[in-house]
Amino acid sequence: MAEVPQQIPTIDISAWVNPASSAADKQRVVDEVHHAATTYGFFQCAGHGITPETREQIFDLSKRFFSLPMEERMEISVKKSLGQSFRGYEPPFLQNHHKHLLPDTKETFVVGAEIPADHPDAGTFLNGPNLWPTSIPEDDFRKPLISYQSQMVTLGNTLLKILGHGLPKSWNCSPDVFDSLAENPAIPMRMLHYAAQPVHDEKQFGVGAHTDFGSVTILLQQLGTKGLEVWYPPTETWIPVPPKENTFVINIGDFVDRYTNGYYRSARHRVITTDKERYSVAFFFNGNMKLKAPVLDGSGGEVNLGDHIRQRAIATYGAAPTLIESKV
Ligand SMILES: O=C(O)CCC(=O)C(=O)O
Ligand SMILES: [Fe+2]
Repeated sequence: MAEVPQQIPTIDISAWVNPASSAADKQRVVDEVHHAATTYGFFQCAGHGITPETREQIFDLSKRFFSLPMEERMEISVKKSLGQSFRGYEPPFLQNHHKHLLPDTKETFVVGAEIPADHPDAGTFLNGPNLWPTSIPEDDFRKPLISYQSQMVTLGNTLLKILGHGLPKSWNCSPDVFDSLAENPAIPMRMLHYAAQPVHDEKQFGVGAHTDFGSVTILLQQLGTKGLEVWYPPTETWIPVPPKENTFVINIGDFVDRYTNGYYRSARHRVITTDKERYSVAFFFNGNMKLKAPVLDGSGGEVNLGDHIRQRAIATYGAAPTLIESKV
């Protein structure tokens, strides 16, 4: 039996981004990310270039949003977003990953790429204008969030480049193979708030066990909280993924898992409830929803990102009476 890992690896990617780094230092980053992505599907990422002030600010914004009166949050409910764009506030107990569990306790504010209402794609799945709370000035909320979003896109691109360089040479694909996936990507970002759950119910999770749908997820966790755990199949154990100063949790999503025929692992994870409230921000770099491409190892078959994401969303929201069910 394999040894039970106590934690997932921490990888400093700064050598990859620094133009002055040696080829050997860059290769070390590729190797470490390759090991984490093939073994755990998860790692803690340091050296990403996003400042501690930005990280703090995002939590301040999140706390400000979730402190708005429920009535005001519901004014920008996801149900009011254009067509299937899926933006705005989602109250707790909406998403259910397993029929035998209660729905997730999390509440969410979803921000995506800004697609104006008169854009030809507006209202199609995940495309459309964001919804913003009217009582918080734009400079204090919308602008810093959009700035954070663009930093997340840059980091997502960097991670896909590193992952592209880590693919087996025998596949004969270019290290830039993920460039078309990264083009014009769907990028739903979920600001998450988990209320304290003083009474433990074994059927209740912050987020029930699931895999992420897209390509790469970049998660910011509030320091001093706990809850996130990742499943490690060789030992059949849940590894806790505690928040770490100045790191983001990175995980591979289902699409990259399928695209690489399981080479990079999309690992199951969950958020357990605790008696303390918790904030986190999950940035889902889903990718180019129009991408259709052959599976990279040449084993045959094709992947279609848009179809894949839509099916996964229906599967997990289908149990609750939500817009996905009514609009798709
Ligand atoms: O809040 C977290 O730590 C993780 C959330 C998550 O896994 C998700 O939203 O997909
Ligand atoms: Fe997740």
